[in-house]
Amino acid sequence: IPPLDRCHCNKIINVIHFTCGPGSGKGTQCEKVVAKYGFTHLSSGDLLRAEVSSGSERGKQLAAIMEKGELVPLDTVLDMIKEAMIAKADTSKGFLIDGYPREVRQGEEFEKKIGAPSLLLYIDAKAETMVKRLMKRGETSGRTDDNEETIKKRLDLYYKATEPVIAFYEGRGIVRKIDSEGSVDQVFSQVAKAIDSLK
Ligand SMILES: Nc1nc2c(ncn2[C@@H]2O[C@H](COP(=O)(O)OP(=O)(O)OP(=O)(O)O)[C@@H](O)[C@H]2O)c(=O)[nH]1
Ligand SMILES: Nc1ccn([C@@H]2O[C@H](COP(=O)(O)OP(=O)(O)O)[C@@H](O)[C@H]2O)c(=O)n1
Ligand SMILES: [Mg+2]
Repeated sequence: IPPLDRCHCNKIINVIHFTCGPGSGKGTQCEKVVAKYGFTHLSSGDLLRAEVSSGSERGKQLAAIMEKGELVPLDTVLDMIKEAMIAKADTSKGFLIDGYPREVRQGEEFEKKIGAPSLLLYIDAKAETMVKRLMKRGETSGRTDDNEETIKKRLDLYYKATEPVIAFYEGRGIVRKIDSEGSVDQVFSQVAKAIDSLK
C-alpha cells in the first residue's frame, strides 16, 4: 500500500474512533451516524471478516485468531483500514472507524501512519449488558465468536487492552463518553451531540 501522502492527509478530516466493549452497540450506532452525517463507516471487525470470507490464506490465519477472541496482528488491521481510507479519501466527509484502536499501540501506529483522530466515542456499557446482548445476537448472527467462551475472552481482553486506550485519549481531551443503558435512539442522541460539538 502506498503511504498516505500529504494530499490525502489534508482530505482526511473528522477521523472518529469508536472504541467500546464487544456488544456495546457500536455497529448499531454507526449505521445511524452514516444515515445522518454521511460519514464513511469502517468497521475493523467487518474488514477482517471480509478477508476471512474471501477464503484467502491470510483469512484462514485471521479466522483462527478471531475465533479465540484474541487480537490479530496490528499491521494487518491497520493496513486494511488505511487501504479502505485511501480508496475513499477524495470523496469522504469523514471517517468513522469502528472497533479501533483496540490497544494503545494500535492508536499510536494509526497516528504515525494516518493521522490524529478528532474524536473518540466511547459507549460505556456494563459487562452484564454486553454479555446479554451478545448472547442474544449469537442466536442469529452466525458469528463464530458469539459464544459464551469467546465472549468471556473478548471481554477480558477489552478490560485489559482496550480500556487503557480511553485513558490515553482522555489526556488529550477528545473522549466523549456515552451511556449505553437507554434505547438505541437515546444512545444516538448522545452520539449526535458529541459529533455536532466538532463543528
Ligand atoms: N437495548 C439495547 N440494545 C442494543 C442497543 N444497541 C445495540 N443493541 C443490541 O445489542 C446487540 C449488539 O449490538 P452491535 O451493534 O452488534 O454491537 P457491537 O458493539 O457492534 O458489537 P461487536 O460487533 O461485537 O463489536 C445487537 O443485537 C443489538 O440489537 C441499545 O442501545 N439498546
Ligand atoms: N482492531 C481490531 C478489531 C477486531 N479485531 C478482531 O476481530 C474480532 C471481532 O471484532 P469486532 O469489532 O467485530 O467485535 P467485538 O470483539 O468488538 O465484539 C475481535 O475479537 C478481534 O479478534 C482485532 O484483532 N483488532
Ligand atoms: Mg460490530
